Amino acid sequence: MIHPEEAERLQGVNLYLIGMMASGKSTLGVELAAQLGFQFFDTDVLVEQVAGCPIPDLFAKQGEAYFRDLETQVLAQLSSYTRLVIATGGGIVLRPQNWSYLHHGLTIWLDAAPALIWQRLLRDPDQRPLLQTPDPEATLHRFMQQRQPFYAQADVRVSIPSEISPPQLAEQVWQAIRTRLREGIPSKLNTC
Ligand SMILES: Nc1ncnc2c1ncn2[C@@H]1O[C@H](COP(=O)(O)OP(=O)(O)OP(=O)(O)O)[C@@H](O)[C@H]1O
Ligand SMILES: O=C(O)C1=C[C@@H](O)[C@@H](O)[C@H](O)C1
Ligand SMILES: [Mg+2]
Repeated sequence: MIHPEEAERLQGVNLYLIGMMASGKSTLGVELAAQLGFQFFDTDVLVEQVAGCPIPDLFAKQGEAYFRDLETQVLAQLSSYTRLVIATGGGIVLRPQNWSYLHHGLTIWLDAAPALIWQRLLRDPDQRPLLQTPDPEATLHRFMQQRQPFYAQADVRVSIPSEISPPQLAEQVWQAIRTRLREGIPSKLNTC
């Protein structure tokens, strides 16, 4: 568990969880927010609330560009608050404009192994509209390659080679954040 005094090291700066679909952002986000005493938000859930329909329907009816516009609007609004843990959609890193919001906080890349992601997606095949292709595994690998340089812009990277419980992952992520804070991120945190 993260001690409340430890959490104050963040000075209220938001944590943005980024990474591929099914890397575990939404699952970890709930755990991390509870331990830090921060509020949790999920951009995918907020987009669904704004649109009034599930993401697969939104993609089918309005197209990806419309979804991306709503995603940017939701991210912009969240970024004006503090003390949040935010699980983002897997493709949020693609728009340069989104980085102007992500850079308000600390970005954490959940770098889950491709095999782990694929196993998880097999359990839940209909939820990811971008993988409704003749060869979804090949599509997934292509996305991973294309997006890797964008995820790599994160302040903190946590490798996830195999299944790990959310509390254990939260501990690992917190240690990685502490290490990064010790190195100093002056533009985001007061140093005096
Ligand atoms: N640490 C974990 N231990 C066990 N199962 C997990 C863990 N993290 C995620 N999962 C499972 O993997 C699946 C995907 O997780 P999750 O929805 O958190 O990923 P995500 O990164 O938010 O994906 P998306 O980008 O599509 O929103 C879910 O079925 C979830 O229950
Ligand atoms: O990887 C992606 O581009 C996506 C991931 C999901 O979280 C959703 O945001 C949506 O299905 C698109
Ligand atoms: Mg999610």
